[in-house]
Amino acid sequence: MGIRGPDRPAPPATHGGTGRTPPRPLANGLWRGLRIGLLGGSFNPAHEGHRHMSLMALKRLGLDQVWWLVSPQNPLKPLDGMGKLQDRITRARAVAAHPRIIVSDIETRLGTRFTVDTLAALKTRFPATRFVWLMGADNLVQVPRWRSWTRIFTTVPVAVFPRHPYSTQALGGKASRRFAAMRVDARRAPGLADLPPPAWVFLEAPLHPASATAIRQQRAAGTQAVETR
Ligand SMILES: Nc1ncnc2c1ncn2[C@@H]1O[C@H](COP(=O)(O)OP(=O)(O)OP(=O)(O)O)[C@@H](O)[C@H]1O
Ligand SMILES: O=C(O)c1ccc[n+]([C@@H]2O[C@H](COP(=O)([O-])O)[C@@H](O)[C@H]2O)c1
Repeated sequence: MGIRGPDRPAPPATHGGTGRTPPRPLANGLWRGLRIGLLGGSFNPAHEGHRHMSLMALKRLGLDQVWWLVSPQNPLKPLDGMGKLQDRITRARAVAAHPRIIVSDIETRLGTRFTVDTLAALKTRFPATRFVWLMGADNLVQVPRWRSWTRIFTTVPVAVFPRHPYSTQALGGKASRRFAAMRVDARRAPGLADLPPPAWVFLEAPLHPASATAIRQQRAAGTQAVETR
């Protein structure tokens, strides 16, 4: 369907000033040591909140790229009301509009629906890449309902971004308590990608109010919604 994902991660646009080992090219065209944030989502539709947290992730976690993994279908969300994958990807590309934010249909091509499976497949496919799972505080609240959720935390480092009104609930929730000893101080966020999992950080970052639910509700109400900003 004309959609290509990050089969071969591109070299980083910049990698100065972090004091860490920079990625280096391998003979097969891949790169060793690329640090890539994975933002899984329905993107139904993509909005400025996704872009905001991705830019924050690039900067605060010292990442080379962020991949938006546009989910074919969130296993916990109803089919009803889910936009077509192609439409969600097209919109995501328009919203992302950044050379280091890569919109991908790789879950469709891998045939994975559950995050734990996606991460396992990505690690197999890109053994030299350092992945970090990115999510908003709302997803830290509900992650204990995901398949084999503790394995997600033991597979890759995780970065959680504040989101109103979920942050307090998330920090007192099951996942936060379960991995309390592995929570890393936000000052160590630039090194998160290099830490062995489980390791996770809650980033103090400016909030962004955008929500796909609100956009869908505005669309349904036929209002002149300001959808992305
Ligand atoms: N404004 C935001 N602030 C912080 N995180 C966000 C924001 N919007 C989305 N996210 C995070 O981005 C990821 C993908 O989100 P998703 O595509 O489900 O958007 P959403 O706005 O949460 O959608 P919906 O309202 O349909 O649940 C999730 O981890 C979510 O927590
Ligand atoms: O693996 C699971 O059981 C699971 C359950 C719910 C959601 N997820 C993933 O969580 C990510 C965020 O989903 P969403 O719909 O909240 O944007 C997306 O990558 C989903 O595939 C994963």
